[in-house]
Amino acid sequence: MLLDVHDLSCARGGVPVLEHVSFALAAGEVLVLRGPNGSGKTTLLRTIAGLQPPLAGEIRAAPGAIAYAAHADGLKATLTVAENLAFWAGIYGTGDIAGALAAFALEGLADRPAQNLSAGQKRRLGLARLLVTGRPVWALDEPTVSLDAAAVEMFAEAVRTHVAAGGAALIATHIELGLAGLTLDVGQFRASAETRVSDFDEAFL
Ligand SMILES: Nc1ncnc2c1ncn2[C@@H]1O[C@H](COP(=O)(O)OP(=O)(O)OP(=O)(O)O)[C@@H](O)[C@H]1O
Repeated sequence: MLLDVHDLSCARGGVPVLEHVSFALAAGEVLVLRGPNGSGKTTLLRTIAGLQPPLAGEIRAAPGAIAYAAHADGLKATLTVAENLAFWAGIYGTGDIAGALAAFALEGLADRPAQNLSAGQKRRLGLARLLVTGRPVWALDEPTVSLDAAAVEMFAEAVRTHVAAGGAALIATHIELGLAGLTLDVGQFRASAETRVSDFDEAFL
């Protein structure tokens, strides 16, 4: 298993959101997280990504296995598209950015500062960053926001290529991505208590 989540409970703002979540993700698998607004998909992904501690339960994954892409693209505004990817490739110790540029049709934008990209182009660059992490488990929160139909398909193809190469993906989304895989509705894990149980301060995460 690349990721094994066992009896996990997690909170947001100290208030329990989900409890007793268990699932596993093996190489080659895609798991789509579903659930209405506010049901806890982001909270679950943040906990799995290590941005906040679980209330209970276990998350088993190899150290450095998970690449997390949040709502924000996390781009360096004054660096160009190519410089952004090279920066992250350097952080993660991978080399080649050409494959990432090609996967999201960014070659023609390689020399443009990230701050001058459109919203969808920024999102494509944020997703291209996943390819230079070299990490096997992608944990993605609403990855297709701002993407047009062609870019959604680019993204889906990048996920297919990633899992075909032995990776795995956990994706919170409200849209149909056309990916073969399983679906997990987080609504079934809604926490029974809604009173504050933790003082963990997530303000700066
Ligand atoms: N910073 C925060 N502090 C306190 N509560 C929060 C915070 N962020 C989110 N929440 C609450 O936590 C609950 C779960 O939110 P979460 O973002 O995990 O849901 P979601 O399923 O990802 O929703 P969406 O589909 O709208 O993205 C919601 O009730 C939300 O209002």
